[in-house]
Amino acid sequence: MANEVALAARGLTRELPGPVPVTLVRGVDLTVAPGEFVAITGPSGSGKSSLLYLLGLLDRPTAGTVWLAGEDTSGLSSDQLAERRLARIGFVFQFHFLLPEFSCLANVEIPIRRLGRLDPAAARRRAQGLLEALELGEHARKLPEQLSGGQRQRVAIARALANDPPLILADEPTGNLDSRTAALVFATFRRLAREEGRSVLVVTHDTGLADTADRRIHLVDGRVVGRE
Ligand SMILES: Nc1ncnc2c1ncn2[C@@H]1O[C@H](COP(=O)(O)OP(=O)(O)OP(=O)(O)O)[C@@H](O)[C@H]1O
Repeated sequence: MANEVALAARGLTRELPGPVPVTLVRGVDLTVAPGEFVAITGPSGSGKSSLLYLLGLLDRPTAGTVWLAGEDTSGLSSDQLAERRLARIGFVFQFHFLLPEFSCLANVEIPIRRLGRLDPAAARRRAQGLLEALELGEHARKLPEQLSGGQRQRVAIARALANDPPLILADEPTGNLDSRTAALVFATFRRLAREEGRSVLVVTHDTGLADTADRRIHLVDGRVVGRE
């Protein structure tokens, strides 16, 4: 698969075994180019989060394949998947999952240090620069609890960008935010796609926000039933 495809899935399926097997995701085909901003919509329980977890290599499909930057991920070990996630994918969740006892700066710096490509001083400079780009420079030394919900979510976005990932996956990132702040967070994602060429996939219930994406994928019962 060519490298200009950032992310692709074919026949992606996730079944949960058990006395009554449950199919979370059914035969999803998907191709996302660099710089594309895609919204994933669908009713509650339609499999949006499950699909995002498969695409983010946080869960393995029971059938089908995910290619990340042209690489078939099906044969990778758990350690290899973890390495791909750390280096190539930025995650943003509804709850920010910032480490409460660390400053915002440290929260962004930690994944940079984990990847180990930059020395400590350069890692700190990069973390500070990411916070400044999201207009959070003056809050770098604060604890997450000292920030508003929208600011915390922007710190989480800065953290997702720590290792300069070509792919950003966000699961209901605006679920806890008021509509104005939610629109700002979506504007940030749009900028990351348009200006920085990253591929951004965002799960959202908010159809108004979803309409601001380049494309929309609609799921019902784990299947793609609509694309725009
Ligand atoms: N580990 C699990 N065991 C049993 N059922 C599960 C499990 N994980 C998810 N499900 C069920 O699978 C379906 C899909 O869940 P998923 O969270 O992917 O949907 P969603 O579209 O993201 O929902 P929401 O919008 O409410 O977050 C739901 O019916 C959910 O209850």
